[in-house]
Amino acid sequence: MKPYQKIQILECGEPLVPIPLEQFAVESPHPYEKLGAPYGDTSPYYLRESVIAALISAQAELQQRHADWRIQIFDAYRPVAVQQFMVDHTFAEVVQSQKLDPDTLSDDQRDVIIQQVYQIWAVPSPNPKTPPPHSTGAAIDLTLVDATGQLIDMGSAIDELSPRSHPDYYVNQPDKPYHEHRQVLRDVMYSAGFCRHPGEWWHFCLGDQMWAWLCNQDNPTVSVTARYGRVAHK
Ligand SMILES: C[C@@H](N)C(=O)N[C@H](C)C(=O)O
Ligand SMILES: [Zn+2]
Repeated sequence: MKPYQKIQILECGEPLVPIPLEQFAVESPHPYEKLGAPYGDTSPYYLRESVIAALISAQAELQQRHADWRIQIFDAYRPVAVQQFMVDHTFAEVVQSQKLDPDTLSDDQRDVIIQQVYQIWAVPSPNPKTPPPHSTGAAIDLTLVDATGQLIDMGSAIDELSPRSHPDYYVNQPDKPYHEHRQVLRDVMYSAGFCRHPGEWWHFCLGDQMWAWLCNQDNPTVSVTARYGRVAHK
């Protein structure tokens, strides 16, 4: 169990609502829909109402600094079934990249690979006390684009299973613009109240267990709880 999963959830009941996609840039086609992830009647382009308001405010802050840059949405709401699908998909990718035979893996090999997968993916827990962050509608994966829709180079791709995903990977490489770009993204998201995943430059949250845990880490005199638990899109 990750430490953030011990945070108490006091669900506030705020609705999951569609993201006004016309206000943002959007990765298209959606990266997990493209892989056949089981969304059923749901869509990744939903978030809690206040999380969307905060995202709009983060983009306004971005445009104070870079008038024609925009936030590009990569992924937002993710049902637990999709979380499971992506964990399984990433597991299969690691097996393939290591040229292993999926049918003859030992238990030890499976354990090592699943731990690698869980370095960047949350466990697809069905327990309402430990929901995957994106299943709460309070987590979002994103990056930035310029006026022409070109990606601002962050030095690695979203979802890359490598040390380059760490937000500070490029901190000691000032000759490259990547750390500065990651800091712009971080600063505008923080200005709207989001927190960033400690191991992923692209994952931000507001009001879920990870966010509450990060708030408590920043200020040990407070005891913040999560206001968003797992939610099903209706
Ligand atoms: C891997 C990335 N897309 C992501 O969202 N990671 C977090 C930790 C998650 O799975 O909730
Ligand atoms: Zn994420």
